[in-house]
Amino acid sequence: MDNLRNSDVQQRAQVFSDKSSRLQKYLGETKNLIHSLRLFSSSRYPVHYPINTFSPRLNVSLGSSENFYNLSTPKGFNSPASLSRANTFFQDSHDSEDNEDNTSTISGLDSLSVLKVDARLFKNNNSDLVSSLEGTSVSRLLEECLLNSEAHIDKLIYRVADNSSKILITGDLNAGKTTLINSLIRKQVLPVDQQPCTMLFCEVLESSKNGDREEIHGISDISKYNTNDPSTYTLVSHQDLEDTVFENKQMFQQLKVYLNESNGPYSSLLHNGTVDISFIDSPGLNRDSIKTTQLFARQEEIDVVVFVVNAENHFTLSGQEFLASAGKEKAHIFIVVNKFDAIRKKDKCRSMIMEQICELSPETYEMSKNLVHFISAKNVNSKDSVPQEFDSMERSLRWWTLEQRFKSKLAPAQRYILNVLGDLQFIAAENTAIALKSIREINDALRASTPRYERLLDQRILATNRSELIVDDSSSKVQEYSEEHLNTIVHNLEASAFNVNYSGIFSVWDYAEQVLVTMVNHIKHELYECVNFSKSIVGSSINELNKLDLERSKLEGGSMNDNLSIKPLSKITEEKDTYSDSLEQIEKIIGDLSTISISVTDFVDFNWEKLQISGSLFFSASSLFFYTKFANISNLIDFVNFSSRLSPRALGGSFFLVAGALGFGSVMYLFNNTDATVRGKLSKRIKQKMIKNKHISSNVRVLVTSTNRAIRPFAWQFQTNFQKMLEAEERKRADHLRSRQLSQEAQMFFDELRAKISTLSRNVRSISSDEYFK
Ligand SMILES: Nc1nc2c(ncn2[C@@H]2O[C@H](COP(=O)(O)OP(=O)(O)OP(=O)(O)O)[C@@H](O)[C@H]2O)c(=O)[nH]1
Repeated sequence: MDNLRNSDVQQRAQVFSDKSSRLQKYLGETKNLIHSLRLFSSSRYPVHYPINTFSPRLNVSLGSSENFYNLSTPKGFNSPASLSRANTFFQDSHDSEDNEDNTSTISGLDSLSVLKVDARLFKNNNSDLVSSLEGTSVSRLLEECLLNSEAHIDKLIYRVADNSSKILITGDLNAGKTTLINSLIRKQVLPVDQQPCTMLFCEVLESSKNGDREEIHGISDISKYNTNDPSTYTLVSHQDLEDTVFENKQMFQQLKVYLNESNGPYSSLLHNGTVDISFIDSPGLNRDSIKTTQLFARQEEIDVVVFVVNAENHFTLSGQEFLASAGKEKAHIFIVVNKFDAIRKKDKCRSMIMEQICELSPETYEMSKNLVHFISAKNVNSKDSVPQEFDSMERSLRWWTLEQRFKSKLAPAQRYILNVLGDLQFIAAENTAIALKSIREINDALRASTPRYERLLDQRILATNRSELIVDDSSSKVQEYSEEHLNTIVHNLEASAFNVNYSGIFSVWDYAEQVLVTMVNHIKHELYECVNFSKSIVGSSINELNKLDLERSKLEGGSMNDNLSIKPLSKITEEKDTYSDSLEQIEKIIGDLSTISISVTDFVDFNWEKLQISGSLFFSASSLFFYTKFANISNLIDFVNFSSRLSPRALGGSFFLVAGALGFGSVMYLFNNTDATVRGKLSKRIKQKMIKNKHISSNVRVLVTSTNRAIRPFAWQFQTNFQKMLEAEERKRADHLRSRQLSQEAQMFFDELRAKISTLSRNVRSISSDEYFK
């Protein structure tokens, strides 16, 4: 390393630049993976967070190509636990990839190194708090973790992409720190004095960081400093620089000196084409300044600490104290032993100082060839050839800065990615296992429920048919009964009035009225009888449906709950006005029959035979009377004489008598059986009206409709109950299918994620496998 040439340093700078670009790319890819997982968790599948409480079976056989979940593992995929050791990425990569025999037990949360949700929540896995957290709530915590990780990666990308490096120059009072910086930039920029003078931290940077303006900014609050906001700094002129540095009356926290050296003859470390370096001059160490300087050195931005020792004084107490504490932070310190020109016994001085370094910072001592330089910082400028010791120190410092940039910028980023990827791999494997378990369980549940579902389907058809049959049967029974019954009644209507008392021809009108009322009432009664029959049929049909529903309820099993609105048929109340149409219809029929009025013809039976007999009697009577009164009686007498010996007078009287008897007989014969005639006539007229106005058929129709209406709600409720039961089963199956699809989607997602993580992990790990960074 003694022979570090400029070309070596340039080559390494190039390697660094390549690695930096690759790392930025991998950081981006890691962020994308995290983002996709977060999105998947929030929108599709709440990602399971591996905590023992939620995952009691988290014992994974490591290293083998299959774990105990019997998952097929993508080639090159590291089992979760091997990845959980990703934070040891500085180990030989074989250690984590090829260790087939390694077996261990993972304890969820402990296996994660970066993506840890608030550990206090899970400290006691059996705590009420953990058990009260829903799986989704834990997923939300994880999503928050992932979001934080994405934000952190953004910062890392910014940091890796940041091409600047800060070198803090510190050391004892008057050791030559300022002189060293001036020599490194080959310009007398900062004031030098024989007396201890530097009162504040002065950073020397390229003017490109300040819009190419060569300015000096006095900064009172460094946390608010912004080169684009003049209110955050005070411009200090070059003339006032010395006073400001020596006295700092304005109590600045820091000075920033922007320098344009691109036009100069020499390209210093400030402007080296690869890394933008800035130097920070600090006040000499003493009791007052040591704490401030220690804090300053600890800052993330400080990549390299250069400790300047005065060769004439060796290490002071303050210097020793600083070196001891800085050594703990940075391990290696770049040490410049200055003013070596003033030393006569150089070897003795060198060995004494080396002894002190060995004691104060063993790591630095081990690399002393590159990290410890004995030089003279005075009188180095671009015009003269640079002394060999100074040149060697300068090249070492350039190399060391690059090394430290890797350690301070790339390595933490790389370590972070590997840790995150390890965690992601662990989470992905856990979730794959859970998804597969879920798929298996759902398949089992579906398989187990299929026969019952199919049976229910069949039974639903049978049961629906059965219930429809009950409704149809009831209607048919009511229809048949009513039709037959009413027709019989109408045809035998006459008999219904047999009991009406007939008091003779002179009260025949009253009789007819009685008969009419009796018959109409009889019909009314029988119509109501049909309604009652319908009601009895409805009752028995509902009983049958009830029985069917009871049988159905036995099939409910455990699948039912109150939300299904299954209603036992016993809870259905019959509608009160179910028969209102029928009753209305009856009243209508009775009303219509009541319009029948009695007429004379109702008392006479005008049948042909009767009319013939009555007519011949009447004709005989009339003829006899007519001949007796107006025709030639002698002829008649002659005729009668031929057969009788009666005197004409007596004969004439007899003829009158006979004619009268015949006439009376014919009338009597005509009005003979009037009660029967009335009954017959009226029953006939009622029957005719019933037929003409289709009272029987319309009444039957309305009654059947009423019957149907009375039973139908029960049949429907029964069918609905069955349907609901089936739907509950179908919903359960649909839920299963949905969950299975989601689990399958999750399995595919996590499989893919694991494969991507494996590839990315290999790529990220390969960055540190280059010889240069070993
Ligand atoms: N002989 C010799 N003198 C040097 C060398 N470097 C610096 N000096 C002198 O040492 C004195 C102090 O130098 P500075 O650079 O101001 O030292 P400093 O460490 O910055 O001082 P403070 O910031 O005040 O602690 C000056 O007079 C320098 O000329 C060197 O290599 N050889």
